[in-house]
Order: sequence, then C-alpha cells, then structure tokens
Amino acid sequence: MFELSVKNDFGAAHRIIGYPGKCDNLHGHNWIVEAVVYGSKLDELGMLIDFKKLKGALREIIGEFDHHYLNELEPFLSSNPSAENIAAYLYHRLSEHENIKGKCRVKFVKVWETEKSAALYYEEA
Ligand SMILES: Nc1nc2c(c(=O)[nH]1)N=C([C@H](O)[C@H](O)COP(=O)(O)OP(=O)(O)OP(=O)(O)O)CN2
Ligand SMILES: [Zn+2]
Repeated sequence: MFELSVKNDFGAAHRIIGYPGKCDNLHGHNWIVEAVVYGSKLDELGMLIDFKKLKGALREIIGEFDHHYLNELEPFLSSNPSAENIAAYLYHRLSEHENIKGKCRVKFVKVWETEKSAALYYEEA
C-alpha cells in the first residue's frame, strides 16, 4: 500500500455560533489542511496519483473558502465551520473529485486551526 500526503492553506473568517466565549465573535484563521490518500496500484510512471493532481484538487476546493466568510457558504449554512466540520467536508469533496476518484482513496483530512489545534476526519475503510 502507498500513502501520499499534500498540504495547503487558506485564510478566512468564521464564527462558532453558540460558542460560550469569544469564538462566537467574527474572527479569522489561516487554516492549514493536510490530505492523505492511499492505494496499491501505481501507474506506468510509478505514481499512485501525480502530486500535481492531488495538490490541484485540494487547491481547487479550498480556493472556494479562501478570503470568504465561511458561515455564509453553503456547506456551513446549517452547521458551524468548526475544524471538525471543515475536515469532514473536505474529506467528502476530495473523495468525489475527478482527479482522485478511481485512482486512490482519501485516508484522512487534517485541518489545523492554529499551530496548536487540529481536527482530523476519516471513515472506516
Ligand atoms: N473542537 C474544536 N474546538 C474549538 C474550535 C473548533 O473548530 N473545534 N474552534 C474554536 C474557535 O474557532 C477559536 O477561534 C479557536 O481559536 P484558538 O486560537 O484555539 O483560541 P484561543 O486563542 O483562545 O487559544 P488559546 O491558546 O487557548 O488562547 C474554539 N474551539
Ligand atoms: Zn475560530
């Protein structure tokens, strides 16, 4: 089995609505996102998936978040943009992305909200 990992980041604003403290206020983070995929079949170039394609898929999806107010975006209209919910959303979007589907599977997505705090989402294989 092979595992590949890519990282990228985005800056955005959010609120954790109902949070009993300052995180209910509008504020921002530079979120760092790591996506790990796995699979056993290499292509004729000896690659599970070209890093360029994996990075491209992640860049495309988190580009929808960059410099936005996350609470106003469709994925977070009915659930807070917590690190957990962001990680789960990115996991599902990446799993369905044309660059990835059929080539490898997403193992997990990890989202750092600060350098000290991160949430990781995965599903049973
Ligand atoms: N499990 C989670 N807990 C919290 C989340 C989250 O997404 N998942 N989010 C927040 C807020 O977004 C908050 O902005 C977190 O910021 P943070 O820098 O951690 O808060 P502090 O600056 O107060 O950190 P300290 O190091 O404790 O000063 C909150 N919780
Ligand atoms: Zn926050």
